[in-house]
Amino acid sequence: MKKVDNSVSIGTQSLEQLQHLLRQPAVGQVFVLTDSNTVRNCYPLLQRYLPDHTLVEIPAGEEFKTLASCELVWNQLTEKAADRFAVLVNVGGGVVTDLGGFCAATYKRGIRFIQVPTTLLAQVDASVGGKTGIDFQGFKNQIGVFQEPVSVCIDPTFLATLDARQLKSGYAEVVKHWLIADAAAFATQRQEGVLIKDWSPIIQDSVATKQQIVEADPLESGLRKVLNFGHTVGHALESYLLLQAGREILHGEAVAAGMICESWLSAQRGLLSAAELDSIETFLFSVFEKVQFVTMETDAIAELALQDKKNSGSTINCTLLDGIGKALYDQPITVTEIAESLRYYHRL
Ligand SMILES: NC(=O)c1ccc[n+]([C@@H]2O[C@H](COP(=O)([O-])OP(=O)(O)OC[C@H]3O[C@@H](n4cnc5c(N)ncnc54)[C@H](O)[C@@H]3O)[C@@H](O)[C@H]2O)c1
Ligand SMILES: O=C(O)C(=O)C[C@@H](O)[C@H](O)[C@H](O)COP(=O)(O)O
Ligand SMILES: [Zn+2]
Repeated sequence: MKKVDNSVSIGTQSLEQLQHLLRQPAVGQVFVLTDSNTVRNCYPLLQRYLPDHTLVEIPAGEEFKTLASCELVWNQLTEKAADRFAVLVNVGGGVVTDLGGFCAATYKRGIRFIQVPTTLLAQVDASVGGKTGIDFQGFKNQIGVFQEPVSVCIDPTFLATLDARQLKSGYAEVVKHWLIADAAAFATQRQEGVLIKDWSPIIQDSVATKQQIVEADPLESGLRKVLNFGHTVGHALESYLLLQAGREILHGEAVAAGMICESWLSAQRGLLSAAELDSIETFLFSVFEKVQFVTMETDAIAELALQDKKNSGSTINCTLLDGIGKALYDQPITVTEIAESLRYYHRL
């Protein structure tokens, strides 16, 4: 198994680590942020490790990863006169860890925060690496800052209450880590699919892969962009469907579709063989349902990639695969090519 650095603790002992951290003399008031699901499913498992604290709750779901939810958090911190010794503990999926991290990083120009991720997606990806933020005007993570938490405490026990659809969504980011950095894992571990009983080794390997890349390029000026494989098209799809009531999809579902489109673009450029493209598609379609849209929508979806954070001016810089297990960042692609890749996906 790959090694993770000690800012991240994985396993049932991670909540004891949380308790230890919160007992340090420099810790002032403690605030615990949950959403309306994790307050029921996760907070009770955590309570005995927590000192006196203020509980803050936001509504669950991507549609609440907004400035209004931040205001709710900042209001509570302000009403309780939280000072710079306060610590915010974010208990939830990627929405809570992204939004809570952003609120903490900006309140009084920054208080410390600890991530307690409770979805597979947040345990293998969102809680690690210091990207925090919220959606704005329908665009994903449009407002945010890079800020590392004090610690990430990952207890896979939380996954027991997660439904299969959410589990699969997180699995998409695991597969992304294999496709960009670990061909051997893609070849062997995919046999198990999502029927895995013990997620700990998968979480550990994913976190280690991500940490290694983030350590080399924490602010995403170069190499870190490989972690965005599948997201140029994925975020465009997710943003497009997020604004249409009843058609919203989960982040991992969008990324899975995006990885197929971006693998096709890689194959179009001769970077991926037809056999490799086929193995990626076959595997992803064995786990994920096809995302539904009509061909008439492809241009409008593709246009949204013009807001991608990896772009320079009007050039869309995509991450493509250079064979399975290796990625190339800053590969210029056009809106037309993105629309073509969506039409390819639609035909599959
Ligand atoms: N910062 C990063 O590097 C990074 C990486 C990947 C994704 N993200 C972001 O993460 C978000 C997606 O995260 P997510 O998939 O965790 O979504 P989420 O936070 O919306 O959680 C999914 C659902 O599961 C519920 N839930 C959470 N833990 C649970 C548990 N243990 N049992 C039962 N229900 C539980 C939540 O209340 C929610 O309804 C997106 O906004 C995405 O942009 C960020
Ligand atoms: O950590 C990263 O870097 C990633 O790109 C991980 C992604 O899985 C994640 O969805 C991230 O939030 C996307 O960031 P963005 O900069 O494209 O908004
Ligand atoms: Zn992602």
